[in-house]
Formats: sequence, structure tokens, C-alpha cells
Amino acid sequence: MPVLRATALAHAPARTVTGALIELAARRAHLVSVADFTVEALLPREPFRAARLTGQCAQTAAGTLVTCSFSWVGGVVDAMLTRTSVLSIATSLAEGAKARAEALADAPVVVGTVIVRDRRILAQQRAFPDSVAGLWELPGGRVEPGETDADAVHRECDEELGVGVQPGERVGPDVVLPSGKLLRIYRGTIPADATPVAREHKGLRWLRRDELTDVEWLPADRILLDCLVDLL
Ligand SMILES: Nc1nc2c([nH]c(=O)n2[C@H]2C[C@H](O)[C@@H](COP(=O)(O)OP(=O)(O)OP(=O)(O)O)O2)c(=O)[nH]1
Repeated sequence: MPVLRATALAHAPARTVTGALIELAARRAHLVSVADFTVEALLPREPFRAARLTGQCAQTAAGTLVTCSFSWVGGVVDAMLTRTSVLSIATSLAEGAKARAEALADAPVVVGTVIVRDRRILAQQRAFPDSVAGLWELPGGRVEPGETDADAVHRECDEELGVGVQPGERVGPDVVLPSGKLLRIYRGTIPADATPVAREHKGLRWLRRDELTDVEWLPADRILLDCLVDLL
């Protein structure tokens, strides 16, 4: 199976470069899976139908090395012209992810919080604005000036759920929102006897692994479902 690779070195964190790769890959291909530092997608059009794109980010001392590879079943599409155009797609993705991630360095951040209890994730249903009312998301919100991400996790969960959350480690890559903000997910732990209540949302659900796709998530959260499943 032919494989072509292109690389670039980005001066941005690996999770942000992965987020940039997701954004670029989703414009050209169908996302197949997203992990912390790896994106897989399938190209939808001939002559690349069934060609697989893999974008991988690795943090190094010099920056984040982004590697974009294309693999496809050889044969008719294995002509020199195709190899050249595949290489140019891989190169533009790697270079594009580098440029986009570096431009996103100062982007505002929205934090989301994954709270797991009894192997269920807490999701909340938006009440407003009308464009997203009824869709589901993780507790959280915008990081305000002067706050750390952890401060925002704590404040937003207190405001939205009335519980004290202990912010934990990162989950998944950054996801670029249509507004240009970055959605950034953290684990959060609540006391065993705490009972979250929906103060600003229509409702709450504790979702089991097999229920995660029963609700209609905001588009950015849908991209992260693979990463959430891994926590259950
Ligand atoms: N809290 C949260 N927001 C999310 C998630 N996924 C996602 O796309 N978003 C988007 C929805 C909103 O456009 C934005 C967060 O806005 P928000 O309304 O919850 O937070 P906020 O009160 O601090 O924001 P703002 O209205 O003051 O700008 O991020 C998620 O899982 N959790």
C-alpha cells in the first residue's frame, strides 16, 4: 500500500496543532477518529476514494512535529500524477496545521469539564441561545481575563451545577469553534455526596458509554466523543 508523508514543525502545543489538523482535515475529508494527538480521515472523492489521511502530532524540544501521511490501495491511482497531488495535499495539511495552530496561540478558550460518576458522564442540555437550545454539552464556559483554565472550570461548574469541582488532567485535543475560540476539555472531580443541579440549563443527564450518542451534542463535542468513551 503506497504511503506518502509530509512534516512540519509547529511552535504551538501538540493538542492545539491536533485541533488545527482536525479543522483542516474536516474540510476535505470525513473524520474517522480523533485521539489526543492523532486524527484519521477518509478522502471522499475519486481518485482518492478510500485513501486514508493520518495526522499525528508529537511534542519535541523544538516544537510540535506534525506528520501527515496518506495511504491508499495501489493500482490505477498509483500514477505519478496522483502521487504528486497526494504529496501536495499532505504538505498543505502539515503546513496549514502549523500556521493555523501558531495563529491560535492567543485564541480565547472555552473550557469543558468531564465529570464521571459510576462510569457515566455528566452532560447538560443548553437552554439558550435559540440556535443551540436543546443541544448537549459539557459543563463549562469561557475563560475570563486573569483566570487560569482551572479557575474557569471551577467557577463555571459552581455557577452551572452548584458543585465544587476539582479540575484534573486534559482530555483530547483542542477543538476550534466556529467563533475561533478553542474548546479545551478537562477532567473534573466532584465530592461523592455532591448532587449537581441544572441552574442555567434545561436539564442534566448522566450518560453511560452506550448512551453517549443518544443525545444531540454540539458539533465540537461530537468530534470529541471518541476521547470521552475512553474515560468510561
Ligand atoms: N460550556 C461549553 N461550551 C461549549 C461546549 N462545546 C461547545 O461548542 N461550546 C461552545 C458553546 C458556546 O459557543 C461557547 C461557550 O459559551 P457559554 O455560553 O457556555 O459560556 P460563557 O457563558 O462563558 O460564554 P459567553 O456567552 O460569555 O461568551 O462554547 C461544551 O462542551 N461546553
